[in-house]
Amino acid sequence: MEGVDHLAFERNKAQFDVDEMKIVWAGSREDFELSDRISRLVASDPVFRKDDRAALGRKELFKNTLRKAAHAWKRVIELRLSGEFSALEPEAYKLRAFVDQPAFTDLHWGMFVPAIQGQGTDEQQQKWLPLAYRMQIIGCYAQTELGHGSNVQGLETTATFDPKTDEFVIHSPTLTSSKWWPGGLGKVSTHAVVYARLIIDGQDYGVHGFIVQLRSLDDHLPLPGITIGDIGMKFGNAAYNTMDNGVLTFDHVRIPRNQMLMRVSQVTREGKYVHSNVPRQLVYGTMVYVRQKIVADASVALSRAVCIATRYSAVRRQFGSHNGGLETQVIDYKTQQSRLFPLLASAYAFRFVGEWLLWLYTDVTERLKAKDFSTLPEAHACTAGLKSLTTTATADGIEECRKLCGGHGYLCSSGLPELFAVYVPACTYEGDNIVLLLQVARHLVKTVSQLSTGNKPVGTTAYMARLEQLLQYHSDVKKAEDWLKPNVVLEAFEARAARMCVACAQNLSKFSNPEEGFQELAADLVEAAVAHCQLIVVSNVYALSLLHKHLGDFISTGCIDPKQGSLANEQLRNLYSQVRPNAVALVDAYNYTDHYLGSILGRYDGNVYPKLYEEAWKDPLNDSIVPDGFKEYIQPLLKQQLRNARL
Ligand SMILES: CCCCCCCC/C=C\CCCCCCCCCCCCCC(=O)SCCNC(=O)CCNC(=O)[C@H](O)C(C)(C)COP(=O)(O)OP(=O)(O)OC[C@H]1O[C@@H](n2cnc3c(N)ncnc32)[C@H](O)[C@@H]1OP(=O)(O)O
Ligand SMILES: Cc1cc2nc3c(=O)[nH]c(=O)nc-3n(C[C@H](O)[C@H](O)[C@H](O)COP(=O)(O)OP(=O)(O)OC[C@H]3O[C@@H](n4cnc5c(N)ncnc54)[C@H](O)[C@@H]3O)c2cc1C
Repeated sequence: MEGVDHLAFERNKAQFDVDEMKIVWAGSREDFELSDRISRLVASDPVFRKDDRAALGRKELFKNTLRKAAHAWKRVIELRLSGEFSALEPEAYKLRAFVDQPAFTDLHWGMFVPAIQGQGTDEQQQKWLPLAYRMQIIGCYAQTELGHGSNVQGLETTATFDPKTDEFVIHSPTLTSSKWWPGGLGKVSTHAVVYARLIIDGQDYGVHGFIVQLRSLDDHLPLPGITIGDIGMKFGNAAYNTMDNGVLTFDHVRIPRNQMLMRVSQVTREGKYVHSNVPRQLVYGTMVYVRQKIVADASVALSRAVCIATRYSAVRRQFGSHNGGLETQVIDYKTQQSRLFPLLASAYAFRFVGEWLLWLYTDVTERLKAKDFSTLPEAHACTAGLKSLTTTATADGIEECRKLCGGHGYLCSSGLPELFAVYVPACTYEGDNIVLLLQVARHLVKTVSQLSTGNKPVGTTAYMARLEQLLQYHSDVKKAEDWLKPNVVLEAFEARAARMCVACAQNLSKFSNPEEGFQELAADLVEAAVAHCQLIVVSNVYALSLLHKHLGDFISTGCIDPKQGSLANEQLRNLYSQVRPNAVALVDAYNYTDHYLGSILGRYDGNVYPKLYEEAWKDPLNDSIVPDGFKEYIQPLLKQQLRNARL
């Protein structure tokens, strides 16, 4: 049977309304219609073609990215996709998503503009934002240096106030202070928000943001005192090499005083440092915003991989043929289901968690406007923790999907190698995932230690208020179906997280120096932070496979016993059987075009083999029957063998 028939058959098995599920996935009918329209628009535009990307050299690839970015911007304006001035509208975001090629525009719209919005005064916003919105200046976010990324307080670039000229002098005092990594910096950005140590009259006031012009708006040459370039090829072939991550050094570059972002703190004409009545952590606000975006994006990347692996698993057959009949679809193997279906569930779970985090972020932003900073620590912990949890699971999940597709998953035409290569730096950028989990752990330990002072835990740590009860808890699951009750799963996750946090807090208290204790127990603290973040996911959606995966934690903390663990596994197998007939329909509900998926294995029509065969012949190596280099390198070998044989 041809692949085409396999998928039609699979679609007929679905036990739910796929069109309704498309709307659930999109968020609303309106969102669905918008996504559907923009994805088709991109798919039908030859400039946005991407099947040739893997074969392009770096320079061609980069130029191709510039072309796409310019064309995308033209389309945004022509189609009036956004408001008059800004591309920070859902339509433009969707266009960017479906174009599916990282570019300098991500950092311009995703970090440069938000940094000015969040940290600039009203006056600064009025001056810079209209220029940035019209892309009359292009900006990037220059924080990380060669010597320091995670440790933001360790940055070395200096911004020294010169009261004589009312300017800051931006300088890179060491090699390690070179800005290193900022996307869009290498070849495109005309401006940057540069993070540097503020020095006034010899005193160091810590890291602050400054708007610095880097290149001439006429001929694009670096301004005097500025050395700038690309940091070189990165992991994967095309992947993130569409982006010009850059290196930048300053040799006493002068900028006007009013280019320090002054919403959080100000430097007066007289050189006086004034700190507003707001937490200094607001300087980190852009990172909180982007971490929330990265969580929202995780479900998109994971669902793409899952869509490819699910459709292909339904098309692919191996073993099990009797009397010349059909072989077994690999999706019917229980091992395939136990690896694939939890990822399918995770993609949906991350979709809903992303929505929840957007709600939380919006709520915090509203409170900040009203000068209520009380939920900032919770927002930081949730964005940091969920960024870490979802990107780790997504990067691992994409790689698992590649393995689920066997040998063909390793072909670029499967779409999976590039998806992995482009996605995996999300585990590092915007905060290394372990460093971020340690931030969550600090928040949790603080919460536990404050319980005795009567401080009521709020938000996602509210369950800690029931600590006594959670420490007594033992699951009362008696049969496999009991694990279907959301409350039963939730309680087990709460008790596990609470016990792991309390154990860490108790062990920490044995150290006379808390910081030393924190370093020593860091691995356990990270585990406790993961347990807490998984609880956040589970409290938004139901997730039994996580319990099975981390059974060791649940048994060792005494929340459940081994028998209950086996019942969870039994119930999981039942669930896999229920998902099986719906699997293809569940991934169809993502409504991805073949252009966006960029995968022969994941084609909507399932016509995998003829298209794989056709694609192979398009490889540049097949342009000639005898390869270049035959005469120089192969023929002499063959002749030598002949000579040896004659001898
Ligand atoms: C071709 C197509 C074109 C189409 C065009 C069409 C138009 C396009 C339209 C739209 C496109 C938009 C696309 C948008 C997508 C965006 C994608 C972006 C891609 C991302 C690229 C990556 C960028 C980067 O990586 S930037 C650099 C990031 N760096 C980091 O993350 C550094 C990590 N380190 C830290 O964050 C910190 O240093 C720390 C958290 C490790 C802090 O450590 P610390 O405790 O030692 O330090 P402090 O003393 O500073 O802090 C103590 C105190 O502060 C609290 N804290 C820390 N951080 C925060 C925070 N962020 N918020 C609030 N509070 C914070 C901490 O908890 C402590 O609190 P205490 O109460 O305990 O004191
Ligand atoms: C593709 C890409 C794009 C980027 N874009 C930008 C950009 O636009 N702008 C920008 O400013 N930056 C950018 N970055 C930089 C990025 O934000 C940093 O690389 C990231 O924050 C990690 O910091 P690091 O490189 O210093 O890692 P390091 O901190 O050096 O990490 C190395 C190892 O040390 C461990 N480690 C570090 N500190 C601790 C600790 N306290 N406890 C335990 N373990 C620890 C980490 O877990 C990791 O295993 C980008 C990076 C990448 C890869």
